[in-house]
Amino acid sequence: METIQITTVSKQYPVLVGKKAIQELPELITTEFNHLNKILIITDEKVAELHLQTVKHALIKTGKPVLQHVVPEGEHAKTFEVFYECQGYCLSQKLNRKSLIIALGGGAVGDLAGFVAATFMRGIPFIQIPTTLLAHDSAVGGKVAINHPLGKNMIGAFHQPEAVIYDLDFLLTLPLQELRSGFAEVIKHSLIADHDFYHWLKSNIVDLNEITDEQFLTMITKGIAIKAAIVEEDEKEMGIRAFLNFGHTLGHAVEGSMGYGNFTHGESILIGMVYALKLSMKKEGLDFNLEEFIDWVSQLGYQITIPDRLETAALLHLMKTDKKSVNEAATFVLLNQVGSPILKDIPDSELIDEMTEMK
Ligand SMILES: O=C(O)C(=O)C[C@@H](O)[C@H](O)[C@H](O)COP(=O)(O)O
Repeated sequence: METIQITTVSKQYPVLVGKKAIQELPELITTEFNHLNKILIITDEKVAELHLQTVKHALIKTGKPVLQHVVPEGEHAKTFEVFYECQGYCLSQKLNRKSLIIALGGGAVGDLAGFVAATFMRGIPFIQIPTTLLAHDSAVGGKVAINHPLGKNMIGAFHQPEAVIYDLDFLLTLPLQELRSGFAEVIKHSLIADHDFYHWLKSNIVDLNEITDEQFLTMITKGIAIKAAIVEEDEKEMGIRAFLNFGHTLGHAVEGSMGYGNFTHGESILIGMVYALKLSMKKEGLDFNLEEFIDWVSQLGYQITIPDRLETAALLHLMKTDKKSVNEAATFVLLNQVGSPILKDIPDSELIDEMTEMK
């Protein structure tokens, strides 16, 4: 079992990563949260089928009453309606400030349940139990949110979890498309922070169906350590935390415009990363073998072109209304070297030209 300690201004908490990590949950609750009166597990339909019983079984040892609330799968959970329904459930079941929420699922459930915890009675504690590779990113760092039709994650908060328990056995049931989604965030972490890790990934991960337990452990702990270092320095995204948005400016625009659920988060940000790499080569002189990168990710099954049916003008508008963009121009995370990101405003004309090339 690996333990990574996260220390932010607002909270210190452990991230436990390993096979059977879920068995650590009862002890964590009885030692740190023995005053709790109730535990609510928020999970989605699919994860409830696969892993809810395992988690409930582990919680028996705590002797605490355990409730469950099941929400729709994926980004369909991150709507105002589902959020409001969760708040109603918490009120009707008389949760209060001595209650704990557990987010059991992928990034979407973590974002939703975390936002419910951040806002219910002005904030109650929550624990993240990620069940996807993608959530190695989203479960750590305290960004919690729901979507608005006008933009992804536009309504949210910074609310750190009390702990993250990452049981690698939960990853065994992941479909290939989900693995692909999560692996894109692993690639992102390597590109923004660690040249050697990027080369390790490129030489070792050539088939997403063949990742060994040891490789999962390496890439998840490295990814989390990279994220932890950034979040510890800049919890509320006043500066360098925005680097974690590499590939997300176009990526979020593609994901939202395709209709949530049609194209996964990771598949969308992979397209956004190719775009940001091209811009980085043109504008920052990034020395990068893009052809080799494209061959590698295509072999892993990623699409690298912007879907034809998406209009350039609509994508441009979404990029300019991204949270990072505070001026007229769209703000991008670019690389001047692998492992060395910067923020840059890019004029519309250059963004349009590059999108046209990538169609
Ligand atoms: O934690 C962060 O900070 C990130 O930016 C992580 C992203 O990878 C995350 O997936 C998310 O999409 C954040 O986007 P944001 O636009 O809501 O900041």
